[in-house]
Parts: sequence; structure tokens; C-alpha cells
Amino acid sequence: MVKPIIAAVGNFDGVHRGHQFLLDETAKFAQSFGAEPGVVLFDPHPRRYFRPNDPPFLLTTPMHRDALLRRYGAKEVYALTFDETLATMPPGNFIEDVLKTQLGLAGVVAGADFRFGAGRAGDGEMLKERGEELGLKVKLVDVISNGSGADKFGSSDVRKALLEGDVQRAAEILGRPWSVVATVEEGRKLGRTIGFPTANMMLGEIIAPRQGVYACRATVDGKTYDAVSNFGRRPTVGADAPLLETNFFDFDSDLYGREIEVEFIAFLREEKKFNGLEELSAQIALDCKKAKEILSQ
Ligand SMILES: Cc1cc2nc3c(=O)[nH]c(=O)nc-3n(C[C@H](O)[C@H](O)[C@H](O)COP(=O)(O)O)c2cc1C
Ligand SMILES: Nc1ncnc2c1ncn2[C@@H]1O[C@H](COP(=O)(O)OP(=O)(O)O)[C@@H](O)[C@H]1O
Repeated sequence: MVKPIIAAVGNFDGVHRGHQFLLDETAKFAQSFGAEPGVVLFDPHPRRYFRPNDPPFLLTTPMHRDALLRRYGAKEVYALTFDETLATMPPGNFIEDVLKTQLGLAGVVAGADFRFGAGRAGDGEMLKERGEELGLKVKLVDVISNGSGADKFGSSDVRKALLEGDVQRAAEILGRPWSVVATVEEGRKLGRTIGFPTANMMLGEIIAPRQGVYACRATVDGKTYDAVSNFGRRPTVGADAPLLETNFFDFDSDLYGREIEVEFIAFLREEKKFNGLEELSAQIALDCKKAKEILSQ
């Protein structure tokens, strides 16, 4: 027989340590009722719906986010389409029509500061009261401190760190390095001519981190390589839309069309305009040396 599901509700962009804590609490709570832990989230991210003109801000693509949620314990991930119907739905209807009837959940778990429904009118207390009236198990989880004060782990703290190139801070909040998962696209095929072929990735809806050069780890087919990446417009060869380009160390094989994951370990330098490809390639050789030093520590 299929086990009932008790699900954590939220956006879960980035699946940071706060989310991971919520998933752990959900697993314990579910187990105490013989249920399995799941997640209910909104797609697209509500911020995209309310502020359609904002620049890309996601920390994870939906596919990467769902894979992480499962890695941290979710057995089911329900993605609710965030459209006008959901945006204008009174909180009581969200609990009864969506959580209880449409998804058939046995229970829900939310952060104590969770707000939901039209005008963010629903809060944790209401979720507990109305949910329990409808026979749902409801648990509210206290916000955890990140140790540096009153604020909690948050997706927006990771965004801020990435905009500053502070990938160490991002990793502290995420509990692992920030990474981009995307498909390798063809570029201008110049990289190989200067001795540094680079796997090119467009970030799409993913947040643009600080432009510049990073020490990275890159994974293809389950194998991880030390690497160096440039995220920028490549002013030396003519300004372009920002692109993530990664040179894998000790690797020589075709990556076009392959899905790769690039983890950001340390910011090395700003992107610069060089007087020609020779100067650029000499600098990239130095970048590789520095990246190797950092990655071997
Ligand atoms: C580690 C690294 C650092 C780079 N730094 C710069 C830079 O400072 N300025 C720049 O214009 N391009 C920089 N690039 C981008 C190169 O211009 C780019 O890789 C080259 O033009 C190849 O382009 P392609 O992939 O389209 O063939 C860097 C690339 C790498 C791998
Ligand atoms: N060590 C490596 N690091 C990155 N890409 C490599 C490496 N070795 C081979 N490649 C291949 O070379 C391609 C990049 O070569 P490059 O000349 O920079 O062309 P493009 O402009 O299409 O990115 C990658 O997409 C991949 O298929």
C-alpha cells in the first residue's frame, strides 16, 4: 500500500541548510505517523510571478532543486503551478482545496514564519488551526539561527553572497558549494586554439554571480575534476552576453550537449580586457596554477 505523505511547504530555492533542517524535521514527524516525507513547492517561483521583470535570481534550476530535495530525504516533490489562481486563493482554500483535497496529504510542516495565500494572509497559526480541523497533522518548525545573530539561513543571503563573489559564505549557508547544473553549448571554438578549451554554459534563469574567474570543481558522468571557470562577457574577444566557461584539468574529451555540474570554490580575480589572445592565455595559465593550489588545500 502507498504510504501517506506529510510534506514541508515552501519555495526551497537552493535547498540551503534551513531547508535541510526543515526536511529532517519533516522526516521525523512523518515517521511518527507512519508516513513518508515530501515537499510541496511553487513553480515558477512566486517572485517571478509578482516581479516578472526582475533579473534572474534562482539558486537552483527546478530539476537540480528537486534532485537535491530527494537527496536530503524527500520521497515526493509536488510542484504547484504558481499562477493567478494560486496567487489570489484565500489561505483557507489553499489548505482545504489544495493541500487536503488535491494533494491528499496526511500532514504538513512549515517554518514558523511561513506566510501563504492571497496577500500573504495565512500564517503558521492558521495553518495549524484550520489544518487540524480538517484532520491534517501540522507541525511548525522554529526558525534556526545561523550563529551570526538573529537571522536565519535564507535563499536571499546566498544570493547576496554570490553577487559579491563570496562563494565561501554561500557554501556555509547551503551546506555545500554553490553549483550550476546545465548543458554544454557550442561557442566560438577559440578556447582550444589558445590551449584552454572551455565548456560553455548559459545560466538562463539562474542568478548571475559576480563576474570573474573562479576555482571550481566540475562533474560529468559522476566523475569530478578540478577546474577553473570564467563567468563574464569576455571583453578581449568582443563583449557578449555573460557566459560560464569552464576548463577541466586533466581532461580531454567532447562535452557538447552533456549535462555538467560546476561547483564554485573560490573567487580568483575580476575579468579583464587583454591586448590579444597571447596575454589572455598567459593569464589563464596563472589562473590555473592558482586554482590548483587552492583546490589541493
Ligand atoms: C580561466 C579563464 C579566465 C578567463 N579570463 C578572461 C578575461 O579576463 N578576459 C576575457 O576577455 N576573457 C577571459 N576568458 C575567456 C576567454 O576569452 C575565452 O575562454 C576564449 O575566448 C574562448 O572562447 P570560446 O569558448 O567561445 O572558444 C577566460 C577564460 C578562462 C577559462
Ligand atoms: N579540458 C577540457 N575542458 C573543457 N572542455 C574540453 C576539455 N577538453 C575538451 N573539451 C571540449 O572542448 C570544448 C570547448 O572547446 P572550445 O575551443 O573552447 O570551444 P567552444 O567555443 O565551443 O567552447 C568543450 O565543450 C568540450 O567539448
